[in-house]
Amino acid sequence: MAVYTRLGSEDMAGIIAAFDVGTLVSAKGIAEGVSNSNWLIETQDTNGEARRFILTMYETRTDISDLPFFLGLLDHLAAKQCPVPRTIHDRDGASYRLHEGKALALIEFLPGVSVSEPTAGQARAVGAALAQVHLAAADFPDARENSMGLKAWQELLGACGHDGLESIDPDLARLVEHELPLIASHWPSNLPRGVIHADLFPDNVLMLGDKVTGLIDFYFACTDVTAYDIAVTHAAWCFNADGTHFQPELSGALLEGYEAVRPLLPEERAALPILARAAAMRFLATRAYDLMNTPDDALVTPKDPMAFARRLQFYADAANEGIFVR
Ligand SMILES: Nc1ncnc2c1ncn2[C@@H]1O[C@H](COP(=O)(O)OP(=O)(O)OP(=O)(O)O)[C@@H](O)[C@H]1O
Ligand SMILES: N[C@@H](CCO)C(=O)O
Repeated sequence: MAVYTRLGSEDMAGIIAAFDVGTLVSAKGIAEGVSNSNWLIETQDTNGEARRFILTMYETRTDISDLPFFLGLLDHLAAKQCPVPRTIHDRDGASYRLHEGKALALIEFLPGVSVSEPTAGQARAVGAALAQVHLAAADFPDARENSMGLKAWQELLGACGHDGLESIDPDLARLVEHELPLIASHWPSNLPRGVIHADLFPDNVLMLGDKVTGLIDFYFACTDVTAYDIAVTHAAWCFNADGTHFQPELSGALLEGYEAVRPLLPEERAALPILARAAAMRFLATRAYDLMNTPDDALVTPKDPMAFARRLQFYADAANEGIFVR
């Protein structure tokens, strides 16, 4: 379920008429995604050609003041041949519009599907695409603070509380209370920073075979430690879904793909073990908070924090075993 707002056909036709994309043929709500409402839009242009777009309506989780950063970043990366969708500007040149108080953007439709059991070839391609984004974003002029950084995890996990974490799993509070201060005190301050995606999970990558056709959902993109983005992607791609099995061949391929485009500095490589623990903590924190704060009758099913607690435990156990050495 990810259509939170009902748009009648007249509303939809009016919205699409604000863009120079032809006339509306169909609009279908997209089930995937949890944050925003998305529709697959088909239009017919003046030559009779069919065209496809994604219409996104930003719901409460996305701050409208961040949209110029997110949408400007897509245009910047697309102009540098990164596999990201362009934004379609309206007839007045704006990258987003307001409809009854909510922001809307029309985005290029990209082909491809999200993989659920990646192969090494796919992990390699994703690593390369991530490095391409990091290089291409180097001269993006805007910056955005990471709203999901260490301070946010501390607040979210603090709000869950010791007993709350124990109610999720008897060992979870102990793990968090051991790891969180350790991550805070070892967070590297000397590494290259830049624009990062910060949420490059398989469901945010469209692929055709081994080719990355689209990196999407840049709504956590921000300015932070570049290598942290590799750690996030590593945590998201290199385990089975519930985090019980690390997949070394995916890990090796992801790093190899990344370094074929942007070789890591020795200090970035050295920081990967702690950054991986941080990445696992980030998703553990938001998932634990959401699990404890989502009403039972909510339309979305909360994701399992333990899938990332297991990754965190794995990274903590593996800290000195060189899993990031290729
Ligand atoms: N540019 C695009 N081209 C093709 N399909 C897209 C595009 N953007 C989004 N989609 C489709 O829409 C779905 C939802 O998009 P997205 O992940 O951005 O939603 P969201 O609710 O913002 O995300 P999340 O659940 O990660 O918070 C994707 O899974 C994908 O199927
Ligand atoms: N990728 C996040 C959801 C927020 O985008 C998760 O799996 O917890």
